[in-house]
Amino acid sequence: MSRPLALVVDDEADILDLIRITLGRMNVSAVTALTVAEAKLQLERHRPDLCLTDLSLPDGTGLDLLHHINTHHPDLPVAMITAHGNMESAVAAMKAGAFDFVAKPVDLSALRNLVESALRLRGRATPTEERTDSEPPLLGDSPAMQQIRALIAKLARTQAPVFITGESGTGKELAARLIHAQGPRRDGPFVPVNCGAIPHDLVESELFGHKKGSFSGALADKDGLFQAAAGGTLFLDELADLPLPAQVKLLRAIQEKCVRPVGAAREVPVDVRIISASHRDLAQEVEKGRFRQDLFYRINVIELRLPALRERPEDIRPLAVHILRKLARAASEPTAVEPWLSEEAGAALMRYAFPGNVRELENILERAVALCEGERIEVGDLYLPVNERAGALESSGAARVALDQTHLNQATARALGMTPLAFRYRLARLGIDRCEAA
Ligand SMILES: Nc1ncnc2c1ncn2[C@@H]1O[C@H](COP(=O)(O)OP(=O)(O)OP(=O)(O)O)[C@@H](O)[C@H]1O
Repeated sequence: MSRPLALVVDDEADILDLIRITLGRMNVSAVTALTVAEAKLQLERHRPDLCLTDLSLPDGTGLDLLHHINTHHPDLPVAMITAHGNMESAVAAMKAGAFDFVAKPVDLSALRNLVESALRLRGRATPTEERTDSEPPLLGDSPAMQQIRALIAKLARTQAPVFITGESGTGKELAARLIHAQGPRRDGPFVPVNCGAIPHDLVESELFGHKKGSFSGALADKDGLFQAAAGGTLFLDELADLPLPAQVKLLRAIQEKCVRPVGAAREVPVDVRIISASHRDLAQEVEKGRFRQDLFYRINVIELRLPALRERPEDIRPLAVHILRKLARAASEPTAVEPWLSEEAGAALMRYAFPGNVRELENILERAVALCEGERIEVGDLYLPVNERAGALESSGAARVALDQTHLNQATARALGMTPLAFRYRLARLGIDRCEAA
């Protein structure tokens, strides 16, 4: 591959020199420009692979140049050089489509990480829906889901922090995985963290690591999840549950791109993209004083909202077909026939509110497959809660029995090392319709 070329735009000649020398050491050539006008000419002349631009330029701003590039060279990654501590402009640049930012004085290791990420985008498809083999697809043909997939493809090409909102089970983690898998960090790790599941007194050590002896129980130096995600993506799920002291440290990690392990004297640089999610309204948490406003502002650079399943009922059937296919494939029986929904069962699903969203649909179908006679799933096999509220199932006697039976079948299947579907087929073949508790 030919030597990559960067366009560097800054009105300070010594900064241009410093960046050019650093890029040269990375085997990256550079052309430079002192103004927006000059930069536009250089773009036409050299077709660079990456643009680094200062925010304030004599004849305009870096944002003007960014808009120009977004329109005329949409595949070109642009990183903004911002004044130290000016996160507002870094956030504004990323909202406007900048790939990343680097603060002055330019930290060379941060610059190196940034350039490497940007160059990994070279030759990649334009922001369209790019399929990845390793991740399951985010299904749904509703206009909302089509928009979300297009947005994910775009977000994959930036380093901007993304905040994913949506009710439980709407696919927030799946979306985060896709942003990672379609972007330049795809070969790095994707590290999911449930912030609510970490005991409060261990949050900082889990996230940032610790030095030996920094607290009782710290028997050796240990890397944190930030270090584990180096070169990749850290997915902070249930971010609203992060205690306030850890929020301060997280803010610093995002701003300065470095972390200080508990008990360490020095900070260490980390190259991590942050994607976070919460099913709670974070703005409300800020109002109640439970979440820091400055952190909210920084992690929420771009918000991706996943709609509830009941807001897009046209997605229910295709999702159901996909899930049933997946269940059939997971059955170890080679003869397993794909179960299918009767007309009435499909219609009943369309009417149901799915408080637990896609995850609930998965559970309903797995249970139905375990309970139905033959391959056709009838309304009765779905055991949809009558009053459409989560937990209503518990109050229905018939459903309770069915649920107990399902659990029994599932437990027996597990004990036999079979999937529930395979187990049910085996029972059906033996002419047994249920498994009795001993
Ligand atoms: N659009 C979709 N297409 C295919 N599968 C989906 C879709 N949305 C969700 N799923 C599936 O539903 C399940 C729940 O998704 P996921 O864990 O991503 O939800 P979540 O919003 O992160 O949930 P929680 O808030 O409870 O953590 C997963 O098995 C996921 O694969």
